[in-house]
Amino acid sequence: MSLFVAQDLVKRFGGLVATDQVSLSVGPGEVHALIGPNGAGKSTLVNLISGLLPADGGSIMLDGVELTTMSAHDRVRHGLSRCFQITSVFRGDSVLDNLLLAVQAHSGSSFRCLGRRSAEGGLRERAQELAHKVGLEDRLDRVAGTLPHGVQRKLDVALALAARPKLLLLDEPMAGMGPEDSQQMVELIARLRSEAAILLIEHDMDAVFQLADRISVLDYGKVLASGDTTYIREHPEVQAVYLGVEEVR
Ligand SMILES: Nc1ncnc2c1ncn2[C@@H]1O[C@H](COP(=O)(O)OP(=O)(O)OP(=O)(O)O)[C@@H](O)[C@H]1O
Repeated sequence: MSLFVAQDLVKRFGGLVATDQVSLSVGPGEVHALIGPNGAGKSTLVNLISGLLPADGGSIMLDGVELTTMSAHDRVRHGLSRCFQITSVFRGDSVLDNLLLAVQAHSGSSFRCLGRRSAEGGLRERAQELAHKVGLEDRLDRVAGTLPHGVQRKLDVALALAARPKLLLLDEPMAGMGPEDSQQMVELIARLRSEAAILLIEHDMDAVFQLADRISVLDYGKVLASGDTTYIREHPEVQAVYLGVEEVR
C-alpha cells in the first residue's frame, strides 16, 4: 500500500504544460527519487505537491487524506514536510533557538496541559532530540549563519523533522556541497528513512543511486520511466535523455 499517491497531476503555464499527467507514489519507508534534466518540471511538481502552486488537474493523497486543495501550511499539519533548496534557517539565531522555534510551531496542544516549566523542558528535550538525529548535538549554541553550508543543510532537515512528517520532501539536499558533505547527507538521509518516507529531488546521481528504492525520470513534464535503480540505469530512453547532460551510472 502506498502512503503517498499523486495521480494525473497537471500544471500549465500559458501554453506550456510543465506537469503533464504525472502520477507518482511513495510507500512507507521508501526513498523515491525524482530526476530529470533542467527544465523537465521537477520544481513545478514539488511545488504542486507541497501546495506552493495550485494544480490544474489531478489529485494528491497522503495516508488516506486528500491534500489536493489544502494550503501548504495544512499539508504540513497533515504530515508533508519540505526542505527547501534555499535554506529556511534563521541565520542570526542559535541552532537551539532555531530548533525550539520549529518545535514550538508544530507542538500544537502537546505541551499545553503541562505547567510552563515542564512545557519548556518538553520543547527543549524535543529540540535536543532533533539535533541528535542530524548530528548537531554539539553545536546547539552556535549561531546558525556562522556554520558551514553542509551543517546548515542538516539543520534545515532537522527543522523539517520538527513537524513529525509522514512524507519528507527533500529538494536538492546536496546542492552546493562538496563530496565529503554530500556523503554525510547521504548517510543522514539513509537513517531518516526509518522515520519518514522520502521524495528526493536531486541532481547528484551518485547520491540518487545510493539512496533510491525507486526512481522516476521526468522529461518535458511527463514521467519518462519509473522503476528500481537497475531498470532506470538500463533504460534506453533515460540514457538518451541524459547523454551529454549527465552520466547515469
Ligand atoms: N512560473 C512559471 N511561469 C512560466 N513558466 C514556468 C514557471 N515555472 C516554471 N516554468 C517552466 O516550466 C518548465 C519546467 O520548469 P521547472 O523549473 O519545474 O523544471 P526543473 O526540472 O525543476 O528544472 P531545474 O532542474 O533547472 O530546476 C520550464 O520550461 C520552465 O521554464
